[in-house]
Amino acid sequence: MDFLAQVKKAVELRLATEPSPPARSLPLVDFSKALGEFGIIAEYKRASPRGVVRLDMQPWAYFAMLQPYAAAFSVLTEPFWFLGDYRFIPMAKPFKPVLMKDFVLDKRQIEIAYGYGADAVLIIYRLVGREKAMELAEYAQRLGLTPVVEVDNLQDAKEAATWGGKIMLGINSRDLATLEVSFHKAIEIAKALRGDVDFIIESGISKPEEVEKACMLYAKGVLVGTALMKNPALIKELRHAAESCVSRR
Ligand SMILES: O=P(O)(O)OC[C@@H](O)[C@@H](O)c1c[nH]c2ccccc12
Repeated sequence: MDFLAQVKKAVELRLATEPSPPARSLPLVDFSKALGEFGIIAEYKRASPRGVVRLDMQPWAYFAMLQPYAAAFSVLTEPFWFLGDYRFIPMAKPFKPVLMKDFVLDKRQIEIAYGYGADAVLIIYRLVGREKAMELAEYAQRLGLTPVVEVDNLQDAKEAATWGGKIMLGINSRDLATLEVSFHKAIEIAKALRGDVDFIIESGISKPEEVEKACMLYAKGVLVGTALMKNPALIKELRHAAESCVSRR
């Protein structure tokens, strides 16, 4: 079984035993607006299918350290490969708006994102296909959440760009089947999209030059996980690159 097929199975098992989500008590904010002209989304990511990223980084320490520089947080809630937890959402929320990152197959997961206090939810086009991705994105919007529709190829990006509404595209540099990263490919997709739809660029980002490139192509932001988990102080350089680009473009 490949990675995505295994993840699907694991989600089904989780859903079969998941209690109903808590009633939402946290305020809901417009995730896209929170990114401003260009924002850095810092991801709390303890592990990935490649192995442990970092376990000795407490969530509160991470959120508190990055708060002055990040526009928003992304938290992984998938427990088996990413060591995620839904409770990271309310932990991050007092600091910044929150994107819930998981492998969403079912509306119930969007209700969970909503209940725990997320402002945006990831929907992976390649995981669920066009019809389901549209349906989930629509449902998220109905609850007031921003759907971040993740794509990793030009064809899916162009298709999702026509959906309208308040969706945001997440152009993933990482191919989810092979886990290979190509920032160049993400940039090519971004160039082809320019102006049509709000988008962010995700995965494998660690350098100010990459942030600057994304910003110059009018991305709404970048999402950075591993590099910030390993070295949270890096966000100062990334933020500096973003600010100088915004002032010049
Ligand atoms: O750690 P990185 O290379 O900065 O990547 C972050 C993020 O893009 C990555 O965690 C991610 C992108 N799409 C996903 C889908 C599910 C889980 C995780 C992801």
